[in-house]
Amino acid sequence: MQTTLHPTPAASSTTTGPAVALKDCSKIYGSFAALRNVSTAFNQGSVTMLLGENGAGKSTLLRVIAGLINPTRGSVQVFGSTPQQQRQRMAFMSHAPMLYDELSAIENLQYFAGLHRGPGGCACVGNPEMALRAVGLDPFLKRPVGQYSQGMRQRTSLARVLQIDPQILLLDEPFSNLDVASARQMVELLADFRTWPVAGGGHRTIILTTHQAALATELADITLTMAAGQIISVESAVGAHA
Ligand SMILES: Nc1ncnc2c1ncn2[C@@H]1O[C@H](COP(=O)(O)OP(=O)(O)OP(=O)(O)O)[C@@H](O)[C@H]1O
Repeated sequence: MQTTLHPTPAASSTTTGPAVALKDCSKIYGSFAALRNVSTAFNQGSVTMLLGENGAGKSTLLRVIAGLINPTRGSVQVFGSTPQQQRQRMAFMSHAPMLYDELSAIENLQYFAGLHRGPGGCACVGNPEMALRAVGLDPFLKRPVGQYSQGMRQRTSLARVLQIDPQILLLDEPFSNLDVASARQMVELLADFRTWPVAGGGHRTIILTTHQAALATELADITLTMAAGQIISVESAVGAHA
């Protein structure tokens, strides 16, 4: 499926260099280092899988990239500027569903689209109907999402972030609580998403955390493994095109 959610091209979205670069990044809570001197880069157009045991620092790394938390030391750059300056081009899908159970899928998307505003205060809204169709859901389903299956809820969450047409998609455990068939469907949706053209040029970058590495191996170009707040291994998939 080839689609784009934005009708008009964004101004000069093509940038050279990596999509995301971290230099000596640490995140300290009290006396505990959740991230320790992490330096790495994520190429534009790449799909990276972050692996590691509970508490390894995967979510912290994603949240630092998303600009939801600031590193205690070191720097993070997104397209050469701060994550906050590039927030419009990024979407973060947390493992918590972040949906209002009593609203329908389209009402949820419309509500969150209203919250996603650019630095100038303009609503940066794609197309909620198209986003729901892209994840295989009927946009006119009236049922509240509280009555959806877990797989449908996860797809609604994905549509919620896809509707803003992100160039960088950050996903924290997108396969958790999904059965094998639903997880495979999620992988296919993400594989499809990375092929969507970007308004103004460029490629889509995906960084995801998971404990189910086998599910995402076909999708991922790079596998980063973390332990105790550090990246302990980097592996490229055979035939990676990043
Ligand atoms: N706000 C916080 N305050 C204190 N400690 C925190 C905070 N956020 C994270 N941590 C700690 O930092 C460490 C890394 O947490 P993080 O959530 O990044 O790990 P993770 O690899 O994503 O784990 P999981 O696979 O369980 O989600 C953990 O020990 C966690 O308790």
